Amino acid sequence: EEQEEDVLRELRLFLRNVTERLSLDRRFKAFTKPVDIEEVPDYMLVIRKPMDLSTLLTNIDEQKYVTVGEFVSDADLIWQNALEYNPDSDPMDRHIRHRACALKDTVRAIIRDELDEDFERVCEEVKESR
Ligand SMILES: O=C(C1CCC1)N1C[C@@H]2C[C@H]3C[C@@H](O)[C@@H](O)[C@]2(C1)O3
Repeated sequence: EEQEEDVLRELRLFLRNVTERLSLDRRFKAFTKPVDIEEVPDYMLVIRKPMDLSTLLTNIDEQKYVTVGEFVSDADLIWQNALEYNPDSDPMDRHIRHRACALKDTVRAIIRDELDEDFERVCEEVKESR
């Protein structure tokens, strides 16, 4: 339906705006591109579902997300993977985990402050109707 496509178009605009703002934040630079498998050969053995901000943007454009909830689930993989792969007490790991926690809190704060509950409910209705 045309109205459904209008809702999904507005969803993609919102999700692109959120993702681009995260990508511009200097704290989140390490999350902007996939972990380099040349640099980290065992990464795929440890992390089953890699995710990063550029891949989120590609997914949005490929119309993978019909609700904000689906987007947040993938966005959460970014910081969850970082906490899982970088658990040690050394300063590098602690620095990465601090940024991972900042990413988690920032995503939640943006959604809380900027997502209209009624809009997300309409997206859920579209999803159930498919
Ligand atoms: O988990 C990550 C990224 C940081 C957030 C996502 N990496 C795993 C490697 C361990 C650590 C140091 C470098 O070896 C660098 O390659 C990585 C990249 O950081």
